[in-house]
Amino acid sequence: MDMTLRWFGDGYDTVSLENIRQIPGVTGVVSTLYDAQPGDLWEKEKVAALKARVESTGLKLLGIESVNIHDSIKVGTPERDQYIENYIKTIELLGEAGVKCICYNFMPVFDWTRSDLAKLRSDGATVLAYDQKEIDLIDPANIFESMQKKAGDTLLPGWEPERMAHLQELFEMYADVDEEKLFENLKYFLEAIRPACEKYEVNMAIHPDDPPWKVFGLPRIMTSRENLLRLTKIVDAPFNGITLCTGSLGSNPDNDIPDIIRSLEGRIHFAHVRNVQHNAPGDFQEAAHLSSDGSLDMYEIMKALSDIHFEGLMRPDHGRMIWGEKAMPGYGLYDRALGAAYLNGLWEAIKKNK
Ligand SMILES: O=C(O)[C@@H](O)[C@@H](O)[C@H](O)[C@H](O)CO
Ligand SMILES: [Fe+2]
Repeated sequence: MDMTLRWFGDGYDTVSLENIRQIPGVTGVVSTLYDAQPGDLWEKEKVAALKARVESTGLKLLGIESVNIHDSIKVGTPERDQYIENYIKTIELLGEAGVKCICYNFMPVFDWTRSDLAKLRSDGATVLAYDQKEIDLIDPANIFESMQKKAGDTLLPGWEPERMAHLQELFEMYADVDEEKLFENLKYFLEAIRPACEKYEVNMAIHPDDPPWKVFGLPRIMTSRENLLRLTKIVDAPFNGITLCTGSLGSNPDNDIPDIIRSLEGRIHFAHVRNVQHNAPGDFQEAAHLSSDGSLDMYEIMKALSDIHFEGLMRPDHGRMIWGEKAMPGYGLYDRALGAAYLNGLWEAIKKNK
């Protein structure tokens, strides 16, 4: 298992590679070309520059999070083939550069969604939070504005302003897309990229939907054990894998995370390990990684990953904002560093007591 941290790149991330390098047990980062738009063909030189920058600090570029998927591919419009062609070429140049894991998601229109990006806790820290009652009061046309206002001058992953400027059109694109259609389009995409992934040994790791249920009436499919298993079957090949995000799936208390992990042996290429606190149905908030700070049993989750001989990439996912840090919501240095150390501690104890 390689413990990593997500890094958004110079000029986008408030956290430096040099600081990440000093977190014990973190060997690399998962990063991205944060100015690339979904559907873009990535440039070889930019990938090489990113890799060189990361490696200049003694860290490794171990994965990309994310090469985002153009809405035409998710909706299944005729234009999708051009964007799939660009994706294939991007897979090839990443594979040639030695990057062997790509995280992506198939959520329509929005990436992860929250009603609050800085909910105050009794310990004075702030966290991301989601309350369906608040989301139901938001006009979807204004969700980007409200998210971005709370995010200050950081750019939220998956919420590209260029795309959000066409929100009405995006909603219209998905008007006839239901869960079945989304699965069909995902299968079409995976079949098309399979040769490149297998030739360049690049694993695809789809991220679950966050939260794992319909938002603003838009279908979501990466939501449960059943649907994740279905994903592994629609193109039944090892490259077609999963980013097992414990916080995304875990925000639905019906999802038994250790059981989901054990049902996906060999298909989890990337693990986002974070805790979440269930307040009520459809109402959750994020937490420190420590089990007792939230509702998930992080020991049982790490034990399940060890039991399936998980050897992929791992990262602490969203953390609290603590010690007065100012950073992209969920992506501060301090609480993710605490998370990485905690997860490595659990992993060491589990491995030594096998
Ligand atoms: O847990 C989460 O929601 C995050 O990890 C996402 O921002 C994730 O990185 C993206 O959806 C992946 O494409
Ligand atoms: Fe995640």
